[in-house]
Amino acid sequence: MTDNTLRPVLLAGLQGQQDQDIDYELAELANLAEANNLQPVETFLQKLDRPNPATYFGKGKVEELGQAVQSYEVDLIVVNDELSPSQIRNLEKLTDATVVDRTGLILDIFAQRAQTKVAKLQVQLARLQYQLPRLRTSMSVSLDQQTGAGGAGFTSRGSGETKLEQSRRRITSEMVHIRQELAELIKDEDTRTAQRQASQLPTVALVGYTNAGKSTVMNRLLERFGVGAVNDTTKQVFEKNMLFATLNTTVRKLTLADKRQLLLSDTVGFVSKLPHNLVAAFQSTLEAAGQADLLLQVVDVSDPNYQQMMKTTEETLQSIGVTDRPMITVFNKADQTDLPYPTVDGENAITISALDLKSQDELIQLIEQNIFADSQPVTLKIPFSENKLVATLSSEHVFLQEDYTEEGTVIELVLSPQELTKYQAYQI
Ligand SMILES: Nc1nc2c(ncn2[C@@H]2O[C@H](COP(=O)(O)OP(=O)(O)OP(=O)(O)O)[C@@H](O)[C@H]2O)c(=O)[nH]1
Ligand SMILES: [Mg+2]
Repeated sequence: MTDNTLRPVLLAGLQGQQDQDIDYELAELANLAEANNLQPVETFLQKLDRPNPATYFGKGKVEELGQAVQSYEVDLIVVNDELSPSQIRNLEKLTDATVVDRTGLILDIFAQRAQTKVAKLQVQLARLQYQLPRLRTSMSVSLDQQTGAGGAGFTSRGSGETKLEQSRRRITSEMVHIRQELAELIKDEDTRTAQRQASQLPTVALVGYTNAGKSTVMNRLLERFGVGAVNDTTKQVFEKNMLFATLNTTVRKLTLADKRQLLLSDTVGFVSKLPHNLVAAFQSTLEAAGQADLLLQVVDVSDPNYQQMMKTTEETLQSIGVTDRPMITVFNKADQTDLPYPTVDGENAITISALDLKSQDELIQLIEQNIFADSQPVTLKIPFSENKLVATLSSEHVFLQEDYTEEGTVIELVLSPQELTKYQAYQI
């Protein structure tokens, strides 16, 4: 690529543990860099069992990086790991370039993408948490600049530490404020979740690696089945060919051909080694998946690394405590491969192109089969005095039979176990 709006960078990483898939990690890192308008010009790898505590890389590799900074005329090195504050500081000194670690890179992308108030606050919280232990780094750099390297006497170090304390206090109190604000905003969301639960509709959550096509699946299903859902719930979500296009959770109602309804939620995508701070800050956003009756794991099957991406998704779900949800794997973007589609592979997997109508039909059928698997036909007798209930039921269900007797209306319809508990009193 010759786009000169992109800033050239070096990528660097360690090849350590045996089970590490370094090609996948580096492909990911390059994508993360590009999402930050950076253009990797060269990649440096070092085989090392354990990172050097002071400089992360070994001495020889650090020198090589320093030379590459000169010869490629770059001023930025991106490292494929989360580094300690002192490792960053030392590497910067020795290579004469700015060093950004993987976590910093991901945080920057999230910061660029955040649109909603909640997302902005969550990202800011994660960034402050990341900055807090790193304050000393920037502080000591500026101290060195003020006083000359190594020349910091007791007095100036003292005043520096006071400033450091001030910065710490400022950041800590900002974090407290953000947490409070988030708690308020999320309380509102919880109320809405509670309302949804009260409506007892089954919920399906889209999860998966970033850019797999989750939002596209959501939008295409909304176009077909969102009609008839309550007014503004038909609004589409943001889909785009970029990493982390979606940072918030959106829930929409779908109405199927037989009037049955379900809630579909779209949420933030995953990447490997998603920073802990970010996961913690986005916990409430990610919880949508934990509460769902069914997960749809969307996979970009046209990506050569799709299997690693599935592993990443499963690990991320585990790290947020989502382990026991029923899941359908949706192999998406089959139109970019030689795979036939749509093809249903048993109860729990389907190969589709989100852009293809037939795929959408097969997918929704598979969802229905899963989510309404426990539903069964029941017969209810509703007294005439409660005729309103008949109207309500008829707006949400197709009646298999409908009869008027002296004691009331007798209807046969398909109910889920939850619905059945609600209407048990009328069952005959
Ligand atoms: N060819 C093809 N492109 C697709 C398909 N599904 C999605 N895309 C494209 O893939 C890109 C990413 O789609 P999104 O729906 O935004 O992906 P996402 O999983 O929501 O991504 P994040 O929100 O970043 O996690 C977009 O450019 C889509 O148009 C598909 O089935 N075939
Ligand atoms: Mg999305």
